[in-house]
Amino acid sequence: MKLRQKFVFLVCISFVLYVSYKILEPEISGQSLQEQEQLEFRHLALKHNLKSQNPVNVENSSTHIKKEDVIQELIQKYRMDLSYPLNESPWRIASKWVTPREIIPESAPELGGILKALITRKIISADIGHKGTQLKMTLVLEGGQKVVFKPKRFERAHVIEGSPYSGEDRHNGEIAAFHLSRILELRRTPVAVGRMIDLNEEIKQIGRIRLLETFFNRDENTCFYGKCLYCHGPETGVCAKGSVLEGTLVLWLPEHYTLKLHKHPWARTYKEGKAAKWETDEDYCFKVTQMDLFREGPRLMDIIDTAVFDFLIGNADRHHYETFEKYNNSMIIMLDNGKSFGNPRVDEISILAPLYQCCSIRRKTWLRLLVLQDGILSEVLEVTLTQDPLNNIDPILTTLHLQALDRRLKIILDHVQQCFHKYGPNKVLIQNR
Ligand SMILES: Nc1ncnc2c1ncn2[C@@H]1O[C@H](COP(=O)(O)OP(=O)(O)OP(=O)(O)O)[C@@H](O)[C@H]1O
Ligand SMILES: [Mn+2]
Repeated sequence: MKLRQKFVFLVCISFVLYVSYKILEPEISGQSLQEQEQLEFRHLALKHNLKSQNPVNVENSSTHIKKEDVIQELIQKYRMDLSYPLNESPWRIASKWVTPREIIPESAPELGGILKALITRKIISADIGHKGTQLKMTLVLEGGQKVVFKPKRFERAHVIEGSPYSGEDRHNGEIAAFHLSRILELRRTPVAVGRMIDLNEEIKQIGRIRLLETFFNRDENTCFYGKCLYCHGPETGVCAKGSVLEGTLVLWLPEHYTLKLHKHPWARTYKEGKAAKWETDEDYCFKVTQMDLFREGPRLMDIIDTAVFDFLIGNADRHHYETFEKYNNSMIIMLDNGKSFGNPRVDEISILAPLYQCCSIRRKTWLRLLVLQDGILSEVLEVTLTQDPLNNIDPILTTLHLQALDRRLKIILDHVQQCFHKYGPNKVLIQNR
């Protein structure tokens, strides 16, 4: 070929390649998106078609996705296979999962196998609970794994009245909170699963004396009152049915991640008639953002994520929070969710104060909430919870609590929307903190 012909030939080939690339471009760039982002894109498209609360700048809205398909996709994603085979110790796997920013990874098929180990492994030692105000036990399971056992204190339909932080811990709340944190893609909550424990068969032989000293019987049932700030003897104890006690096991975090306790800037005073600074100061969030800990880095956005999470579950008791001591960028560990799902009829709006006072939220969190609106959240969570062993005895959450989640989700989105009106989405949605 002559040089000129070669040149024309090359130009033609380049043109064809360019045109093909342009045609295929959406697919190609779509493929390079993370699986998570793809899902988000598709769900945004779904929302757009449903014409409900419209996210800003929706792209790809030509895709038609049915709400039912999204639900099925999410149910599939969060499904746990309890017979999933593990090729090393369940405790090793779970320990290796933990990073300064998450407790379990997005894709964790081994979770089913780990839950299975939690509910079947022999209890090799039992002691009073570690710190805190609530009755619990610290157990060690075969293979050396420490877990917290939070006993059942209420029937599922029991409604806690009174102050937003009233009542003893709800063991089922810990389970629901763990799965909710996965569905929100926050994953900062330790693994939790329901287990029935035979106090006579599984605890009495191996328990520490200081725990067993608190055991007693009431009407043929085995009971114990443990040691904690609010543990005052048999009147504050809990009783098994016969000797079998229902409760939640919470997997202990790896010991090499030492915890650091911080006072929560939006803590309550816990004194009736005495308001905290954040309750009266219009400019409170601005003042928080001037503090070293919150000026930069992820901490303030973590506080807001946690507020979203706590508002959904109805936990008004996060007076302190814990982080991993050795890491500046540590997540806020969403630990201790026992004070949740107390009253399905009350939406305790003050829990959301960090969000509406700062008028900001992580873009990623907000996108997730959009995906889950219009009843998707409750449906996905309800099905996910059926895989917990306790759900066979009694659904982990009553319908009223599931409905409350959808209602509260909408309230959160309404608040974000109000912030958009005030400051514009670009100021409100935070991308890189
Ligand atoms: N899964 C866990 N991994 C590591 N440490 C934990 C775990 N669960 C609890 N702890 C530690 O034990 C402390 C007490 O646990 P928790 O907060 O659940 O008890 P509580 O009685 O509800 O406490 P409070 O009355 O302060 O709310 C926590 O602050 C934390 O330091
Ligand atoms: Mn607590």
